[in-house]
Amino acid sequence: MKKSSSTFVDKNSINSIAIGGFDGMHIAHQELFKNLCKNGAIISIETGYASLTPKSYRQEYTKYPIFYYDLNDIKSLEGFEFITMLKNDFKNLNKIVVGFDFCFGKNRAYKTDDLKKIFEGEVVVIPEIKLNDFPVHSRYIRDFLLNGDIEKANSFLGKEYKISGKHIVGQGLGKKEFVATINLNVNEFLLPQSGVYITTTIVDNIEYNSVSFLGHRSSTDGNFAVETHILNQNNLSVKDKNIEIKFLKQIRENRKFDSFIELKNEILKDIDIAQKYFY
Ligand SMILES: Cc1cc2nc3c(=O)[nH]c(=O)nc-3n(C[C@H](O)[C@H](O)[C@H](O)COP(=O)(O)O)c2cc1C
Ligand SMILES: Nc1ncnc2c1ncn2[C@@H]1O[C@H](COP(=O)(O)OP(=O)(O)O)[C@@H](O)[C@H]1O
Repeated sequence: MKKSSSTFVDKNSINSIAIGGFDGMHIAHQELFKNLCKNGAIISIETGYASLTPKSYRQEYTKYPIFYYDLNDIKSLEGFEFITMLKNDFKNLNKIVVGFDFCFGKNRAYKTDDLKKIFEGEVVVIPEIKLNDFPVHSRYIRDFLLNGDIEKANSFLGKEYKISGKHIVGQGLGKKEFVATINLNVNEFLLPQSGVYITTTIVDNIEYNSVSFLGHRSSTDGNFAVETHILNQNNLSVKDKNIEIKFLKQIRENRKFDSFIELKNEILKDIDIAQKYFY
C-alpha cells in the first residue's frame, strides 16, 4: 500500500485534473491520465464500492496525486456548484480530463457537453477505449474475475490483478497432510472465482512463484479460505505479515474430494502445472 501522495501536494500547484471513480486504474483510466499536464492530479469520487483497487491501494498505480471526494458529500450539487467547488479547491485549474460517459452533479444529470459549457478552461473528453473491440470498464473486469478469466482481466487492467491480506493461522493441516500454505484474511478486494490459480506471492517486497487456492475447503473443514503455497520454499517467515497475491492464470475450479489422498494428488498436479508455467 502506497500512501496517497496528495497528502504532500499543494493544491494550488495543480493545473489539470482527471475525474472519475477509477476502481481498477485500468488501461482506459490510464489513457485519461496521459492527458494530464505535469502538475496534474486525479479526482477520485468514492462510492464505497471500489473492489479492484480499494481507496488505500490506488496511488500505487499512478504518479499523479489522488484527491478523494465522497460521493455522498457532492451528489446533491448542481453542475455549476460542482465545478465551483473544484475551482475553489484547485485555484489554478485550467484543464479537466474525463471520459465519454462522464456524468456529474445532482441525479447525474450533467454530461460532458455541460462540463464544456460550465468550465471556463480546456475540457478533454476521451472517446471510449476498447480492447479487441470490447469496451474497457471496471464492471467487465469484475465479471472476468468472477468467471476466473484472469488473463482477460489482466489485459484490461494493463497489469496483474493483485489482492492484499494479512497472514492468519490456518487449520495446521496443510503442512501435515498436503503442502504448507500461507492463509490470508482478505477484506475490501473482490476475490476471483473459487479455484486454484498460478500466482505470484509478495512477502516483504520479494516476489515468489506460487499456487493459490480460494474458496470453501469442502474437502476438509468447509471453511472459506484464501491460501497460497510458495513453490520451492519451505521456511518463509510470514507471521502477522501483510501479503500480496498477483493472479496469473486459473488452473481449475474448486472441487470436493472424498479422501485426503485424492486431494493431495490433485494439489501435487496443480503444483506441477505451476512449476511448468514458471520454468
Ligand atoms: C494448490 C491447492 C489446491 C487446493 N484445492 C482444493 C480443492 O480443490 N478443494 C478443497 O476443498 N481444498 C483445496 N485446497 C485447500 C486444502 O484443503 C487446504 O490447503 C487444507 O485444508 C489445509 O488447510 P490449512 O492451510 O488451513 O491447514 C487446496 C490447496 C492448495 C494449496
Ligand atoms: N473505456 C473508457 N473509455 C474512455 N473513458 C473511460 C472509459 N472507462 C472509463 N472512462 C472514464 O474514466 C473516468 C473514470 O470512470 P469510471 O466510471 O470510474 O470507470 P469505469 O467505467 O471503468 O467504472 C471517467 O471520466 C470515465 O468517463
